[in-house]
Amino acid sequence: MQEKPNKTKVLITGSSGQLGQCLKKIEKDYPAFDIYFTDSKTLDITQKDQLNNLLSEIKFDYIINCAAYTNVEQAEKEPERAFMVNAQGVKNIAEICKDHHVVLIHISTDYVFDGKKKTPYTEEDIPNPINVYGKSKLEGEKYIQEILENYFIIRTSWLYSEFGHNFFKTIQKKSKTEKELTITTSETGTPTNANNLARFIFDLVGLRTSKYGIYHYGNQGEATWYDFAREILSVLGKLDTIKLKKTDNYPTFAQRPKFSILNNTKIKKTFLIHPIEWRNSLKKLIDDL
Ligand SMILES: NC(=O)C1=CN([C@@H]2O[C@H](COP(=O)(O)OP(=O)(O)OC[C@H]3O[C@@H](n4cnc5c(N)ncnc54)[C@H](OP(=O)(O)O)[C@@H]3O)[C@@H](O)[C@H]2O)C=CC1
Ligand SMILES: Cc1cn([C@H]2C[C@H](O)[C@@H](COP(=O)(O)OP(=O)(O)O[C@H]3O[C@@H](C)C(=O)[C@@H](O)[C@H]3O)O2)c(=O)[nH]c1=O
Repeated sequence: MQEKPNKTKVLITGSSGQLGQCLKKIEKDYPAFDIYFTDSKTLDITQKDQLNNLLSEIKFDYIINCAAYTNVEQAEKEPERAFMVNAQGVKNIAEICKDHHVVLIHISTDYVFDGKKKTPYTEEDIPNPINVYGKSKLEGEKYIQEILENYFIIRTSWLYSEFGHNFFKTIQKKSKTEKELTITTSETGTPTNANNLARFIFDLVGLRTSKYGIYHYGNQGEATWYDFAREILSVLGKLDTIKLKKTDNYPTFAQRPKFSILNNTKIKKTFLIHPIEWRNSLKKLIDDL
């Protein structure tokens, strides 16, 4: 790889996933960065020697870890794979960051919480995951906190975008083939546009700040998955043609937190940002499609 001197060198792992593609989309807006996009084929985070070889070759300033095992249902059936990527893989990255003095920006999830709270979760609340995916993500967070000082763990929720697999795309696809959709009202959270998160992450790199720690990032507001589906269909102009039914008993393998709204006061105050309301962000995404 050809290094460009005087630029902030950023390594992105898992970049063919949803968030990675959102970052790629806005790469051109950050000409001061020299960004290396890697994916599971070019850099497997579970293989520490691969990380070591790359970091020995190039002096990175930041690693943005977008690599993760994110299939919440499948994780219940193959927990070892989820832990291999979300815990062991993250441990590898943390150790490499320590050895090579690289700042780590890692993405975590609202699913580290058990959902028993009635008010939005702050960074001080104690995680207590109730599914394998959440447990594996929490173990990854813990490794980072044990190994590193210079890290950002950004917990976010219900990511969606035009890329990858996500609830927005599932509903969009189903709206083309189904006459009726049944959606759960049992879980409340905040749909977050991954494009908004991607911009925040690159802005954070640009700040070169040392205000390290755990932060909660999400769009503003709250919704059940039913509310989210209804809004998607409404903005797509499909509410008249599809029957939308509520359920409080949608069958799944994995348990999910009933309430997982993240309080984003800390990130707003620290970095003076104003995340937009989830409905407005969804509308903008669909308008721009
Ligand atoms: N999606 C969501 O709703 C939310 C996601 N998050 C977190 O945000 C982050 C980004 O999520 P998102 O982009 O949506 O997830 P995706 O599943 O879309 O992307 C994850 C990427 O990681 C890659 N990957 C898996 N295993 C490895 C490995 N061993 N080495 C390198 N790459 C690997 C996958 O590649 P391949 O497909 O080839 O295996 C995939 O491209 C994750 O940390 C996730 O936990 C947090 C809250 C909500
Ligand atoms: C497709 C579908 C899902 N559901 C339910 C199932 C589940 O309870 C809820 C959400 O469904 P999904 O499986 O699409 O979403 P899920 O994979 O649980 O999404 C989570 O992904 C991980 C990666 C995260 O980190 C979380 O923040 C969150 O975004 O909606 C319905 O009720 N009807 C439907 O038609």
